[in-house]
Amino acid sequence: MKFFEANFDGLVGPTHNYAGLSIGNVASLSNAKNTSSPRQAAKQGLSKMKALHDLGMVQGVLAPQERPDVYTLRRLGFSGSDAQVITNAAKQAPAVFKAVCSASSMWTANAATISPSADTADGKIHFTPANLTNKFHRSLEPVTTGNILQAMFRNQEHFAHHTHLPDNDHFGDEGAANHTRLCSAYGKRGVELFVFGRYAFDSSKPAPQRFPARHTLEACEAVARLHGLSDEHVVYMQQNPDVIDQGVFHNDVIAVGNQNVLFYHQQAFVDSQTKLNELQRKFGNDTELFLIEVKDSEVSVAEAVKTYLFNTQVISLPNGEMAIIAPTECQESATVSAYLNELKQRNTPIKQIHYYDVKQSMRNGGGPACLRLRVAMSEQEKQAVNQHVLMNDQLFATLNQWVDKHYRDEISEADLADPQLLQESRTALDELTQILNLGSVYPFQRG
Ligand SMILES: NCCC[C@H](NC(=O)CCC(=O)O)C(=O)O
Repeated sequence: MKFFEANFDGLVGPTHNYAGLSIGNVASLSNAKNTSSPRQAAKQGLSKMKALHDLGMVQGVLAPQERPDVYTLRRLGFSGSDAQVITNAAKQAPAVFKAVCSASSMWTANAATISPSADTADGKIHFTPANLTNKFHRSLEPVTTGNILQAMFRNQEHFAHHTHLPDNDHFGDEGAANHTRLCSAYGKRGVELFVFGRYAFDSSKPAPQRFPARHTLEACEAVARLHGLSDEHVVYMQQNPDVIDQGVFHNDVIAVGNQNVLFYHQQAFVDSQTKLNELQRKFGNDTELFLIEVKDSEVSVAEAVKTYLFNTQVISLPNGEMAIIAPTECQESATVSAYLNELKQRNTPIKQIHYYDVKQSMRNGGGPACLRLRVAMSEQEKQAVNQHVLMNDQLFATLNQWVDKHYRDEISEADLADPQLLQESRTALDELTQILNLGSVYPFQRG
């Protein structure tokens, strides 16, 4: 049977803005208060999806969320009509208000952790939405994310959905941004590599000093249990706390893997050699495992954070070669583009580099890899997916028209307080659920 990896990219929502909400995420903080362009952002994302589709990849779309989140504002004591809730919150609690306006669900690498059927005890694909507890604006996502994933992967014979982990920093879970699956082929049992930032119940262990570690070991272990993974095929690695303090807020800012390739920075992990030996042992020797380590002397951590060299997608093309999907920031850096040009000449599976402009997302700290959720699947499992969410020429055209019809060209901080923006968003999302055949996934549709 044919197996492959599908990428489900987050469609940028109509309220895309720069609010400086993510301490520890350098780009988010440095672009705070800049004017954003939701229309351009959505189109940049759609172009990347179409480009991967045109490269012969299976590409899907993950719908954005309803914002501003007036339900959360009501829980926080604002009342009256939706317009009054928005106006009062914007005036009385501007910081809270900005957070409930974020379009952060676009970074679907944080939507959930996925284990494909070859790895799980019951032979189903398992989904656990990430609770994203560390950032208030992101902690609003998991319930609707779960609704959307269930509407995309409905078939219970093939897909198993779990509730997100308990909403507490002890079980802080950032999803697939901290999860990499290595395998000899997509349909073969793989090794699932879970990366965490800190130990929740042991303060004697290393932890960052300056910026938060969002994800805990205990969250990783819980997801591995829920998904029915075997210990012999799981590796837990701690992220180097020093790099978290340098702005590496997720592992996918410093490492990325695909099949038998792990591409990572020398400083990415604690106890790197021992853990990589464990990874090699669990991976086995039937297929060569390429551990491509980038040295400090080749690319510094600061340059990696600036260019998002590791927030690239490493994909397996239909011809068997691997390609790196990189943001144009990598091309603009003399050091990083020289490194990548040299890498494709080496004896590794990576043979192509493609650059795409996702600047609207990059300004909030989200590169190509942040924008996608990977699901390895078989042809049969693909048939069980809601076919309306899969990219093709028609859907690309329809979604571009939908963006043109509903999205604003620009959003500044003051625009967020316009109650009309909520109406525009709801109208857009209602239409989108019809295009993608999702049913009623949003609170405003559920009454
Ligand atoms: N995987 C990339 C995630 C980026 C995301 N940025 C944000 O939420 C920034 C939003 C803002 O500042 O407006 C985050 O930090 O979780």
